[in-house]
Order: sequence, then structure tokens, then C-alpha cells
Amino acid sequence: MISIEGVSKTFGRFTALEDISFEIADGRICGLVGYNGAGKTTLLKMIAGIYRPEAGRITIGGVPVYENESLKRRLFMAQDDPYFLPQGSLQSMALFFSGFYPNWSHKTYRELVDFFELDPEARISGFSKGMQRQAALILAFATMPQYLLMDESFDGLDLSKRNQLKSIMFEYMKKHGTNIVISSHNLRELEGLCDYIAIIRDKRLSFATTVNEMRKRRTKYRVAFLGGNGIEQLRGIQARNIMRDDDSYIFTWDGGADELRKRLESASPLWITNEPMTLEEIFLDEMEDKEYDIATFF
Ligand SMILES: Nc1ncnc2c1ncn2[C@@H]1O[C@H](COP(=O)(O)OP(=O)(O)OP(=O)(O)O)[C@@H](O)[C@H]1O
Repeated sequence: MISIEGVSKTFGRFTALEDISFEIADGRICGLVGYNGAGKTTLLKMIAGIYRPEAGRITIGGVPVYENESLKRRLFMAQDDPYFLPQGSLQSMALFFSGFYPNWSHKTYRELVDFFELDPEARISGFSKGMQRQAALILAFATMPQYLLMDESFDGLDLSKRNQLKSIMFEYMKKHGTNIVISSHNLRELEGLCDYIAIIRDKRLSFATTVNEMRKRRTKYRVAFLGGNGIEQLRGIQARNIMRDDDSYIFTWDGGADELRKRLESASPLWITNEPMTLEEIFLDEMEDKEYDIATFF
């Protein structure tokens, strides 16, 4: 269990994160989501024990992680800008990591090198961005971490490699019941992968919940009105993200269909249907972006 209790982080006078609290149970794949600059990397670095929180505390399996050497050897953070030894190859990195991580598996390392078809003797700095990402992931999994923190790990990978990475994550999770936290600003990437989501917004935790609960929070409806127009009624019931689509409106609303039918009665709805929301739609709905009049920019 990863437990984050009232955690804040400042850099000089700048507050990056404020009073974050949530728990990630063992065996979960948690998606840490937020826009650019939301504080995802900062939080991951605190979970990894790289940064010390100014307030609050983070424990893993009940013990604090900061300056906890033995815990850090069972945990791996696959950074967005992975570290490699200067002039390092996969082989030299494997040697380097095998000395630090007691669970290092040379078998897993060899399997993954073959799987990704990378040359273990080549200089990693000569690899493309996507290949460097793959090299970092090979090393990450070969340390056989009990806790795996992944910062934007899908970035730079092509579609087939992304799918392969998802399969590897599932397989690793199935065999080792590890705890994986993956940050992303792309919910589409996390669909079908994560069973727990934490959203950071304006330096604070917006919410952290299971994906099932998240889907129950909000429903996307489609409604058609007799006579075509019902926008005022929809605004009146605080429908969100209202969009017109031919003769119907699509919007999100927090309540159930029966209640909605009752609330819209005066506008004579012809029919009301609901549709499943993707994680991305729930995220965008939650973020409620400011509206800009882009036409005035130029
Ligand atoms: N070492 C640092 N020194 C000063 N400010 C920092 C430092 N690291 C992060 N910040 C600031 O903290 C905020 C959060 O940054 P962070 O990298 O955690 O965001 P992020 O959610 O990972 O963003 P992105 O999706 O763009 O990678 C940003 O405003 C950033 O400028």
C-alpha cells in the first residue's frame, strides 16, 4: 500500500503541490493524471523518495520512503528523462543496476532485450527517443520492483510498442502483484490499463478513486426535445458540456435517468438515452476548462 498523507511540496517560494492525500492499495495500477505542470512528476519523485515533502508524509508498506535505502532498492521510478551512464550501453547499465537492485533478473533483462530487439552493446545515447524509452523500461522491469513508478512512460513509443508495454505491465502485475503508478496527461492511454485514477488539478488532488466509481460519478446523456430546442432547460438543471448534435443534445449530468426525465418534463423530451463515458471524457468534464474566445487572439 502506498499512502500519501497531507503532502505538500514547494520549490523556493513556489508551491507545486498542496495537501495531497490518497492511498493506493497493493495490486492496483494507478493512473496519476493532470495537465502539464500539474505536479505529477513532483508527486512521483516524492513517492520514490527522491524529494522530501515539506509537509505530510508518504509511506510504502507502512514505512516512510524518504532516505529509506532498503525500500528504494525494491522500488523503481522510470523517469520521463531516463538516466543512463555517459557512453552507457544496455549491457553496462544492466551491470550497474544489478549491483544496486537485489531482485535484478538477468533472465528478464535478456528476454526484454530480445523482445524489443535492441542491441545491448550499442551506446544508448545513439538510440532514437523511442528506443531510449524502451531501454529504460527494459531496465526498470529487470530490477523486478515491488513498486513501479512510471512517468509518462508511453511518450515516444509507437502504437505497437505502447500495446506491448501494456501487456508487459499486466503480465508483471499478474505474476508479482506489484503496485504500479503511471503518470500521464493522456487519459486515452490509460483506458483499460488502470483500475485506479488520481487527478491533480491546481496543485491539489481533485479526486482519487477506482475507475468503476469514476464511471458512476457522471453520465453522458443524449436527449431530443419536441420542437428541437431545450437548451434553456438543460442549462437550468446544470447540465455540463452541452453539445448539439443534429436534432439532439449531448451533455453530462450527475444524476440518474429517471430524475433527469422528471427534471426535463416541462421541455417535452422525445427520448433520453445514456452512453458510457470514456476516461478521457470524464477527465475533461472534471477539468471544466476555461472558455477562450480564440477568434480575438489574432
Ligand atoms: N526542481 C524544480 N524546481 C523548481 N520548480 C519545479 C521543479 N520541479 C518542478 N517544478 C515546478 O513544479 C510544477 C509541477 O511540475 P511537474 O514537473 O511535477 O509537473 P507535471 O505534472 O509532471 O508536468 P508535465 O506533464 O508537463 O510533465 C511546475 O510548475 C514546475 O515548474
